Amino acid sequence: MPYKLFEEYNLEVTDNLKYNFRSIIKELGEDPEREGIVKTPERAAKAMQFLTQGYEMDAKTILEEAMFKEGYNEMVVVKDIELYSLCEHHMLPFFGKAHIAYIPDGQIVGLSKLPRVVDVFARRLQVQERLTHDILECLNDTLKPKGVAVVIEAQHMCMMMRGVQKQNSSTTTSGFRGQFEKIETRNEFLKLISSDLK
Ligand SMILES: Nc1nc2c(ncn2[C@@H]2O[C@H](COP(=O)(O)OP(=O)(O)OP(=O)(O)O)[C@@H](O)[C@H]2O)c(=O)[nH]1
Ligand SMILES: [Zn+2]
Repeated sequence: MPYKLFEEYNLEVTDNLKYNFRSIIKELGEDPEREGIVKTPERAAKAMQFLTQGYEMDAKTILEEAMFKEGYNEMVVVKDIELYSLCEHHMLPFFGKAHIAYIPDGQIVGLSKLPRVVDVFARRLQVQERLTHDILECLNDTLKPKGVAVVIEAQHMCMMMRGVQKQNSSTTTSGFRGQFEKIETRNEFLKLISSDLK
């Protein structure tokens, strides 16, 4: 099951989070007993567990469940994978797109598993750089391809809603292994995804 069902929320964690969210709501100057808010601590507790469920998932296993022997040895690109993560400094969302490519070395992976791996690492407290690196290293170590590339373009709510309050800046991070360290291969990948990069 890729996402937790209602029944799967850990009761003890939900209760602890509920208690703490109630205090937060009160400290912020709201009445936690107000009709519209009385269930908010529980809703927030579940929302935060959903958004951080990646800690309990194993990306390597997800990939290994759908790896197939195949002689195809050209570049495979999956682009425009939407992602939602939480910045570890402010616990505010950052969101954007991931573009992934790999060059198989005897085995391919089910395409849907690439976005699943993105979610496993995105659904935690993260920085964009480590998110990029986590995805890259997981694919490299598990699939053992001839090369792998990850580009992430994201916007950070902590830079939009507060702090410097810049609405139009976006951050691009990238990582390359194996054949993508060669400039021609890297350029071919960047060209294939370029319509999505500003
Ligand atoms: N490198 C990196 N920085 C991030 C990411 N998400 C948020 N940040 C930054 O983390 C930094 C934390 O800096 P601090 O000075 O400790 O926090 P702050 O006073 O709230 O900073 P401001 O956002 O500038 O108000 C900020 O510059 C954020 O923009 C990320 O994914 N990668
Ligand atoms: Zn932040």
